[in-house]
Amino acid sequence: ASLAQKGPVTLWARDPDQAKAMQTTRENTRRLAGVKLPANVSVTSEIASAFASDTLLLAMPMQQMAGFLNSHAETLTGKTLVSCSKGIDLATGQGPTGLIRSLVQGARAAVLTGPSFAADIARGLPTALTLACADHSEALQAELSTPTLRLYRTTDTTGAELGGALKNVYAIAAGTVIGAGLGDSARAALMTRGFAEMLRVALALGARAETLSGLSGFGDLVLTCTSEQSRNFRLGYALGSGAGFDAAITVEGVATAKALNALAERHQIEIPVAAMVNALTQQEISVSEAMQILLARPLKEE
Ligand SMILES: NC(=O)C1=CN([C@@H]2O[C@H](COP(=O)(O)OP(=O)(O)OC[C@H]3O[C@@H](n4cnc5c(N)ncnc54)[C@H](OP(=O)(O)O)[C@@H]3O)[C@@H](O)[C@H]2O)C=CC1
Ligand SMILES: O=C(CO)COP(=O)(O)O
Repeated sequence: ASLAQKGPVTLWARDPDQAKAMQTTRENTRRLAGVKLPANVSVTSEIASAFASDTLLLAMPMQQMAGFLNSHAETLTGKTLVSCSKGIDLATGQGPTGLIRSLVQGARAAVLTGPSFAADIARGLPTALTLACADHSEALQAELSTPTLRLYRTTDTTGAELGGALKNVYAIAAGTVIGAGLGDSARAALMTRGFAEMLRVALALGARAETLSGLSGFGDLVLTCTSEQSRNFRLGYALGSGAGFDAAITVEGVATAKALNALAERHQIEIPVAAMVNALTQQEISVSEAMQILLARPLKEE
C-alpha cells in the first residue's frame, strides 16, 4: 500500500478466490480487516503477471518460505527478493537470505525489517525501516522508500534478520509479564536482558553490534514489547493471564524460540530468557516456574 504512492503495485495471493475477493472489495478481510487497498494495487493469483517485476517483496510466515521458494524457484531466478518475514527456518536454522541464496539460483537476497505494523504502513503513517542487502543497495533503497516510509540501508543481512526474528521471542516474554501482572519494571528488565541475549547470539553469528542497536533490532524490540498491536505480545499476554488465544493467528516467536534455542545450544551461548519462552510456549513449565527459575539464577556482572 505504501509503494502504491509511487506507482502501480501487483499483490499476489496464492488463493484465487481470495485474490478475486480482494480485487473486488479492495480489502483483505481475513488478514487486515478495515484497511482499504489503494486504487493502483491490483491483486492476482496469476504467477506470470505477479512475478513480472524484477523486485519482489516476500511477506509470508517464515516456516512457509522454504516451500514457497522451492515451488517457484525457476520463476524467481535472477530476481531481487526482498524478505519482509521475521523468523528462523526451523528445518535449516537459516534466515530468509540464507534460504533465498540456497534455494533460488542467481537471486539477489535482501531484507526489509524494523518497527512497523502492517496496518500502520497501509494507513500511510510515518515509518522507518532497515533495508539489508549484501551488495550495494542505494538503488533498491530509493526504489522502496516512499514519502511515508523511510529506509536506512546496511549490508549486514545477518544482523537485520536476526534482530527482526529474535525480538518476537522477547515480545512473548514481555506480554507474559504484563499479562501475569508482574509490572512494567519486570518488563523493562526482560527487554534489557533480552536485548543482551539478542546481541550475544547475533555477534556469535557474525552480525554487527550497530545493526542490533538500530531499527531492525532495538527499534523493533521496543515496538513489539510495548504494543498490544503485536501478536507476539498478545500471545504472551494470554499465557500470562491464562486467557485463550486463537491458534490461527501468525505468531512467529514460537517457532523462533525453538530455532533460537537450538542455535544457542550449537554455539554454546547462554539465553536464559529465550529458554524460558521456549519452555513456556511448548507448555513445559508454568509462568510462575519460569519467573522463579530466572530470579534464582546466580548473581553476576551486568
Ligand atoms: N503483520 C505485521 O505487522 C508484520 C509482519 N511481518 C512479518 O511478515 C511475515 C508474514 O506476516 P503477516 O503477513 O502478518 O501474516 P498473516 O498471517 O497475516 O498473513 C500471511 C500471508 O502469507 C500467506 N501465505 C501463507 N503461507 C503461504 C505459502 N505457503 N505460500 C504463499 N503465501 C502464503 C497467507 O495467505 P493466506 O491468506 O492464503 O493464508 C497470507 O497472505 C511474518 O514473518 C511477520 O513476522 C513483518 C512486519 C510487520
Ligand atoms: O514485526 C512486527 C512489528 O514490527 C509485527 O509484530 P507481530 O508479528 O508481533 O504482530
